[in-house]
Amino acid sequence: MALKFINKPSIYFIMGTENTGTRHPLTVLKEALEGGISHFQLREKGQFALTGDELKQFAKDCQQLCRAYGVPFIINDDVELAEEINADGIHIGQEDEEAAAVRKRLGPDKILGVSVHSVQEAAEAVGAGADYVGMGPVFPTYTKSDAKKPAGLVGILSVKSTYPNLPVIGIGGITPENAENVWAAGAEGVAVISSIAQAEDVAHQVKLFSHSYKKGA
Ligand SMILES: Cc1ncsc1CCOP(=O)(O)O
Ligand SMILES: C=C1C=NC(C(F)(F)F)=NC1=N
Ligand SMILES: [Mg+2]
Repeated sequence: MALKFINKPSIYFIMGTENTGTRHPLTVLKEALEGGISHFQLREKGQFALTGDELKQFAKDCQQLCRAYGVPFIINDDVELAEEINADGIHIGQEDEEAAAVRKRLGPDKILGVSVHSVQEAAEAVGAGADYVGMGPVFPTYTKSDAKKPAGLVGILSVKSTYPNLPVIGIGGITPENAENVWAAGAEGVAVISSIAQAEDVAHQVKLFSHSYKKGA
């Protein structure tokens, strides 16, 4: 089911229960799927993050929705949960479990994404068998409190020029207005949390991201 590689243009929605304000997260996810997101990542963080059986049930509910739309369901950080519910993939950061060890645990058919901030880290991710790398924050973001300073587009440009075949996902402060810069830098996808999760009309907002990708960008 999972599309092993990230096909351009990927609208990669990322969300946790803390990102949808007063709206129910599953309603927001359903609307984002209706709008045509190509990938979904469950990233459950923050003071009131779900844990244990509640998190497992919520993850299963998200997974079920994604399956109905044929969209890969990826879990952030939590390798145990990803294995337990047979998610389509996992996304890990530099401070999480070693990418090579995670790839070994998941096997070759799951999607493995790694956050990187340099060509060196991208090289390590490639060596570990990553299917894509996330680079950011590209623009200022208020969603991740400990985000590094905006790397701008230079990070994407440098990784794409060194590893033209490695799918790169830009992340951090991306909106339909600035997304075309991310495409122009060569990214295969844009990862978005608040611009979609907090939109008035979620499905419409996703469509705006798709329109921001002009053929041949
Ligand atoms: C998880 C993460 N990693 C770098 S920036 C960021 C947050 C992106 O959230 P938003 O799309 O709301 O800026
Ligand atoms: C910190 C992150 C960086 N990049 C990505 C992705 F968009 F999936 F590549 N996800 C994250 N959680
Ligand atoms: Mg992490």
